[in-house]
Amino acid sequence: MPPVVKTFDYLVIGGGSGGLASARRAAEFGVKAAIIEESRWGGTCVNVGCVPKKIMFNTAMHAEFIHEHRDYGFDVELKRFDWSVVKKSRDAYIKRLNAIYESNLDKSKVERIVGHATFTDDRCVEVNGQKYSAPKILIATGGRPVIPNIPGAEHGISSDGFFELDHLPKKVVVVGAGYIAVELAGIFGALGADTSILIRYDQVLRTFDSMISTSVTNNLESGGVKVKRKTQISSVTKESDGSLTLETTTGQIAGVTCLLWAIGRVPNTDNLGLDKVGVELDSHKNILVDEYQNTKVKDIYALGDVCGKALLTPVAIAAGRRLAHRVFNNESDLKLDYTNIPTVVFSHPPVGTIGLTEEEAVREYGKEKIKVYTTNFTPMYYAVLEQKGKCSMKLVCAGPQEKVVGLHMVGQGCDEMLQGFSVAIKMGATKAQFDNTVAIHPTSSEELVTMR
Ligand SMILES: Cc1cc2nc3c(=O)[nH]c(=O)nc-3n(C[C@H](O)[C@H](O)[C@H](O)COP(=O)(O)OP(=O)(O)OC[C@H]3O[C@@H](n4cnc5c(N)ncnc54)[C@H](O)[C@@H]3O)c2cc1C
Ligand SMILES: NC(=O)C1=CN([C@@H]2O[C@H](COP(=O)(O)OP(=O)(O)OC[C@H]3O[C@@H](n4cnc5c(N)ncnc54)[C@H](OP(=O)(O)O)[C@@H]3O)[C@@H](O)[C@H]2O)C=CC1
Ligand SMILES: N[C@@H](CCC(=O)N[C@@H](CSSC[C@H](NC(=O)CC[C@H](N)C(=O)O)C(=O)NCC(=O)O)C(=O)NCC(=O)O)C(=O)O
Repeated sequence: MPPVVKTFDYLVIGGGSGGLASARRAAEFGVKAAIIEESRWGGTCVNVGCVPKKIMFNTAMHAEFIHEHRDYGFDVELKRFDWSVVKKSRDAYIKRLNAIYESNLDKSKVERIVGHATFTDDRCVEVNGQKYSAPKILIATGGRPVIPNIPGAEHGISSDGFFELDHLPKKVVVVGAGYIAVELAGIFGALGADTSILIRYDQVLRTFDSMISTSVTNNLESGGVKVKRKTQISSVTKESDGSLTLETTTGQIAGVTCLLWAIGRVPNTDNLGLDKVGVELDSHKNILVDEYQNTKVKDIYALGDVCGKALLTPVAIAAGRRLAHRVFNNESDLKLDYTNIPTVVFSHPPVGTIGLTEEEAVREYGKEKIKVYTTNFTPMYYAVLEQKGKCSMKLVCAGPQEKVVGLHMVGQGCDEMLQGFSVAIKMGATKAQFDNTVAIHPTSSEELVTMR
């Protein structure tokens, strides 16, 4: 007969990036930890996020390179692309990762509990009728995609459904203007689907530096994706042939074979029994935490997407590990600094960005204290190609020292370029220190240390 309540030192709800990282780091400190997961180990990133997305981004990159082979002298023609080939190997890779995550937990001696967790009135957590308790509890339940409340919306899929597709759809409409819409529209477009992206305003990625929003919107169009501006869907009808007809504010779109909603995500804070323990939410149902990931309830913590701030895997991991150090290793001041978080949008070509946009810097420091350096060039990769690509970069510098407070770039290779520069910016580097670094030639990144 199982004990009435099974006890641990640390109980983690959610086996995604943040929960896994925190539980395993806590176990390194000799803590008896358990982690509860209702779905697949690894969470959003591994199963329906970064990992399968990056594989599809790489797939799309192959398509682009094939088109460019001819100008480099290779007699190669893209005859056929079989989506199901990469889907099969992608799924197999993710299954392997799920198993690796399970065995990593076992090796770390973190107990795995499978099922849906809810808090009970007596500050326990119940899973499949069994109660668990711990003096310290972490909520890392992540989020899920939003589907709008309009007639016929259920005929569309979300990013989760994207990863279930077993073939490349012919005519795709992606709705949204953020990371996911841009990335998935870019993948569909590069792989040859007739792709449209429907946006509410004039540009995608509106919260990014204006140079980025302008370039990415233009790049989508020059890559063959139709950007339908100021357009919102009012209803969706499924026709007898299975295709969808969309009524929009700028006209009807018929014959759609895949409608994908990418209009944001909501936190998984329902059905958790948070009201039973008094954990408070903000108006968007994100868990309210302080800078140390403390909720309003003592010894109950929350981090990652469920808190609604910087929805990125490395952020969840870093917050989870720091929390484990603080709570279980007496590093009482350790917390994640949420400023200067580098981020990449895997558009075609990709975006790399860190720090303040030009607009934010002007607001924060005043226009007269800001100096902006920009460059726009044709990377050497395109020298012999008929169809040229561009790379744009911007350094936003503040004060008399010209401290680099923002770096924004879009172009081939910018995804891999950012991490190193983000170390310099995190350390407070100035423009003079950038310039004092000898360039690497011929690379796109050398432009960042030679801007005038
Ligand atoms: C399409 C897509 C692409 C992305 N690409 C990137 C990228 O390239 N780079 C990047 O940094 N980030 C990316 N992200 C974001 C990244 O996936 C998330 O920021 C990250 O996974 C958040 O980690 P988390 O631990 O907070 O939550 P999650 O990884 O979502 O984990 C939460 C886990 O909790 C479980 N759970 C929820 N409720 C309960 C419950 N009551 N009981 C038990 N278990 C529960 C869920 O099943 C889930 O496994 C992407 C996201 C998406 C959707
Ligand atoms: N490469 C990476 O690191 C990735 C990270 N992620 C993370 O996941 C998060 C969630 O991604 P995503 O779902 O794209 O969310 P985002 O919040 O990034 O973007 C959603 C966008 O959709 C638009 N939108 C909102 N409501 C509607 C509506 N009703 N109709 C039409 N458009 C609407 C808004 O843009 P507007 O106001 O301009 O209309 C909004 O900014 C990201 O913010 C990011 O943190 C996700 C994918 C990749
Ligand atoms: N940077 C490499 C990453 C390779 C990588 O990390 N692969 C992972 C799968 S991807 S992804 C899953 C994602 N990992 C990461 O984000 C990488 C974490 C970085 N190395 C770190 O330690 O911080 C995550 O959610 N992590 C939570 C956690 O690990 O606690 C893997 O093979 N893991 C097997 C293993 O670990 O044995 C790349 O992009 O190729």
